[in-house]
Order: sequence, then C-alpha cells, then structure tokens
Amino acid sequence: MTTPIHVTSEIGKLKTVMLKRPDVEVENFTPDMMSRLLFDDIPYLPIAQQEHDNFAKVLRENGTEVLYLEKLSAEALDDGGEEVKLNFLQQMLTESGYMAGTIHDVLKEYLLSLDTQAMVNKIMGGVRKDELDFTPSDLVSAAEDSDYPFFMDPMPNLYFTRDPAASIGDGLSINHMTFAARQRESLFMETIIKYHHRFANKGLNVWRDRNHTTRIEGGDELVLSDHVMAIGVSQRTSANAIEDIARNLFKDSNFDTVIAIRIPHNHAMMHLDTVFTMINTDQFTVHPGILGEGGHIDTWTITPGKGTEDLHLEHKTDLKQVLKDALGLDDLDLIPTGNGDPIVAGREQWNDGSNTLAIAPGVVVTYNRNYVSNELLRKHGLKVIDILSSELSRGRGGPRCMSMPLVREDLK
Ligand SMILES: NC(=O)NCCC[C@H](N)C(=O)O
Repeated sequence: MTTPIHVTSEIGKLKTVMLKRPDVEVENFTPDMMSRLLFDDIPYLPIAQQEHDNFAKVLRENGTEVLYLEKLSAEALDDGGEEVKLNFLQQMLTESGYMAGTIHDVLKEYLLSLDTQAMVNKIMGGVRKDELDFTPSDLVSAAEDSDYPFFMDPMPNLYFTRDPAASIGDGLSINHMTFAARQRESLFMETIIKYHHRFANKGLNVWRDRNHTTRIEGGDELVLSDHVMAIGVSQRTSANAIEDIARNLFKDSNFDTVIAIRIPHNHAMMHLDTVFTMINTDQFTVHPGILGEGGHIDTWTITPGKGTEDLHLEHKTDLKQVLKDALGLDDLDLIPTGNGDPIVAGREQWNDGSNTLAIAPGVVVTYNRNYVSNELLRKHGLKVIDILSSELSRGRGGPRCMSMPLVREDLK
C-alpha cells in the first residue's frame, strides 16, 4: 500500500496532485501592495480561474486525481474538531500580528461566525477593515497606519502550492518561507497532514517542519530519483536549511545525495524550478542565464559524512557531469529555455518557460505563451501539453509552481 504521499521522482506518472484554485486573494490588493505580496501585476480573476480550471482538466484527462488545498484545509479542521479549529485560528491570528487584544477578539469572533470552508476562504482572501463594523481605539492600532485597508492580508501566492511544502519519498517538508507575504501559507499544509483523515496517522515523515528560522521553499526542492535530490541555493532557500534537511533525509530515508545548486538571488529566478526542471529520465530544461562560461555553475554534492550528523560536501561546476554521476547516466540532454536566444530566453524564463510540470516521463505541461521553448521541447521528442496562461503567469509561477504532487508512480 502506498502512503498518501509518495514521490520518488520528478517525472513518474502523476497520480495525485494538490492545487489551489485562484480566488479573491489574487485581486484583493492595490498596486502599491504588489511588490510586498510578490506579484508584478494584478490578474483578472475570472480568466485566471478559467485558465486554472483548464489546467486541472488537463491533469484529470491525463489520469491525475486533483485535490484542492482550500477544501483539504476545511476538511482537516472539521476532522480535527472544535479545539483544533480554535488552535488553528489562534495560530493564524498570531502569525497575522494579533496574538491577543481587541482586534484579535473581533477577528476571532467574525471568523468563527463563518462555516469552516467560508472561514478558510476568508483567511486566504484577506480581511478588509471595512468588512467589520469596528474601529480600533487601542494604542497599538492608533500608532499604526490607519489608511492601511486590511486587518489580515490576502495570500495571493497560495495557488503556487509547490512552495509551502514539498513531497519527498513517503513524506514531506513543511516549509518556513522567506518572505512575510508567504509565511502563513504553510500552516494550512501542517494542519492537513496532522488532522485530515486522508493523511493523519498514515506514517508520513516530516523531514523538516515549519518551526525554523532558516528558510526553504518547495520550488527549490527537486526529487531527481529515489535517492537523489537537487535543492536550489536561492533567494528563498538558505544553505543552512539545505544542510539541515540533508541530515534528516540521510538519517531516516533512502536519500543519500543532495545536490545544492546555486542560482542568482533575484525575483525572476526566485526558485531553482524557475530555471531548471527535470522532464524525462535523461532530459532537463535549463535557463541559459544561470550557466557561466562553458556551461558552469556552482554545485555542491552533499553525501553522508563519517559521523551521524556529519556531511561530506564536494564543490563542482560542471552541472551536466554532476547530474550524470548522481543519476548514473551516460549522457543527458539539457534543453535551453528560449532555444538559447538571449531575448527569447529572458522573456520566456520571465513567464516560466523553464517551469515545466512533468506528468509522466517525457510528457510535460507548460504555458502556451512560451512557444519557442515549447517547440524546442517537441523537437527534443517531448510530448508538450500547453495550457492557457495570460493571467496565471502574472503571479510569476508556472505549471510546476502551481502543483504539489502527492503521489507519483515509481519509475521502473
Ligand atoms: N516554485 C515557484 O517558482 N513558485 C513561484 C512563486 C511565485 C510567487 N509570486 C513568489 O514570489 O513566491
């Protein structure tokens, strides 16, 4: 029997995936909030939803069971019962800046007056000040920016389910995220794993939980095989967190190698999967902008050291060779985003042309707007299913970012 989470590759046939349908959170903000919320534009919600429904349909048509974060979260709270719901709400309010006090009490009463699904949706969508018939008069509120329109900010990045948690083997990491705009997101997955009847008490391993100060995000965590991971050293994932998860994996799992790959630390390339994804047993997409002279990049191959807590690190710069060694391949095909043309590669990477979701070996879902990269993938023998992408791409994430695989078939 497989556990409810079972992922031993990036490419095995995708059996179950978790998505989040974009809702009011992706339009419930103003331009001056955009950069703090890690968005570059405000999507047009009805079209974003149509595009997302089309993505889910494509996955279902290809034999994938689609679960939704928002539904699982509400079900987990109902499964857990009243006390779990109260504790979840307390934690969410604390992490939203209200551990106690008048605003805390008013928000708590308001959110508890809703049924569980509506409460979850409201927390995800944000709570505006003008929704509540209440004007705070305490000192803390008086000292704050009274024009700021929200008591609780929306969480527009939730549709990138890849990042707050990552499935690895028969377990997952539940991530401490880098920026405040995303830190509350992983509380939903923690709640699902602990209390949802599909996941609770099913022997899942939490390789690393969210109670850390060092940071890691799922877009940087790639399961290359049943014993090798690649993890980006990026704007969002620190070296300390990589060493920490490597230690835990080496102690308790089948994983014996973690390849840390250093990528530029900027918004356009915030995670490894925005510049590098695995799409077949011996094929990868790679954004040429991350490779230096002769295709070199800093990588560290991490393996267990002598003592239980020790790690052995080897610095290498030939990415192709590093991957061939770790995966036991004679050759592999690194396919450049935008066919290597500097203008096209820059444009298509910006719109997540490297961010492909493999749904089976050699079968990928991509954004249709990245037509040069898609054509090249086809020329390299891949089956490319391109989905609508005008609005979804505005959040700076593609099909891999928008999906959290829960179960993949093992590779033979
Ligand atoms: N795995 C990914 O690359 N996810 C995309 C996340 C985009 C989101 N706006 C963010 O900046 O976190």
